[in-house]
Amino acid sequence: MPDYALELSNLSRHFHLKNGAFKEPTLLKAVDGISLRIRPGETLGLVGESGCGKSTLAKMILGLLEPTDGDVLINDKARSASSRLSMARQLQPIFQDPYSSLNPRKTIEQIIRLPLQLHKEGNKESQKKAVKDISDLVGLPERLLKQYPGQLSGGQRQRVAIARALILKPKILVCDEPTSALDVSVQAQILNLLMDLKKELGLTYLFISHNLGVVEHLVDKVAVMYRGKIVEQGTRDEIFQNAQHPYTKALLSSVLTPEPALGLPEVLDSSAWDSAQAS
Ligand SMILES: Nc1ncnc2c1ncn2[C@@H]1O[C@H](COP(=O)(O)OP(=O)(O)OP(=O)(O)O)[C@@H](O)[C@H]1O
Repeated sequence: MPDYALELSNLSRHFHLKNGAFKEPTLLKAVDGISLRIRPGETLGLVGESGCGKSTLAKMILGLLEPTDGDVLINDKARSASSRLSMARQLQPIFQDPYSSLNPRKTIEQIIRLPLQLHKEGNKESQKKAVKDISDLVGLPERLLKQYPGQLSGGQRQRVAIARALILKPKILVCDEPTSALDVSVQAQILNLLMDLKKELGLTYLFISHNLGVVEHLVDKVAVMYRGKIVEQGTRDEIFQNAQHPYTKALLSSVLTPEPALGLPEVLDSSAWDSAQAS
């Protein structure tokens, strides 16, 4: 077993923002020298307000964005040293918005099956059986497999996204705000499902959220991100019962408001991930 399922070493991503034709571009340090380690089977919650750089970090882990500096190691190996296909078997994402992350013109069965086709795994019959098995595991009734995403509820769509992420049997999931687009009652069901799957399949999670309350019952450890840096990290108890950094304390008491100066972040969705795997 590797020492670390996921390791980020001094990871940075800077953007040069143009300020009109005659001014020098400004440098935005969206992610600035982040180091994190997650052991196999652990859940790390990465928490920070909107615009602090969480999705930029997730994109670098997934290989959708090149770091300006630093390394991403998956199962102790540099991700740049492995092919995209072999990486996709070890690590998969679950994205924020199940409304936009599923192709509306494909049936649920086609959507869940796609990674097996991209990876040329098995024949049509074995792929269909794998889709049925994983659908059972995530609580998707078989009758939904012939339907289209538009015919499903938000919670059902997120179960589809989870099934698609798990079909290649990866051990690491990067969950980027996986419940924030769902109704509160459905959020709890999906969080419970993720925790059940973790136990059953021995998964490792990086769980990204702007909401400390969401991660409280899920995580073993927490890293708090502010303006591209980790300002505090520790076990769940250390962070929730004895936070040291003023920003963590402020997050815990929910007194922060979004910072308009940081601009509008992009929503991370699955289309770039699907095409990256296919390339
Ligand atoms: N391609 C890009 N070009 C320029 N700036 C970018 C780019 N992508 C992100 N940024 C900026 O980097 C900062 C961090 O954005 P990011 O999307 O990572 O934040 P976030 O913490 O994920 O926010 P949210 O929780 O709202 O999704 C923001 O100021 C954003 O505007």
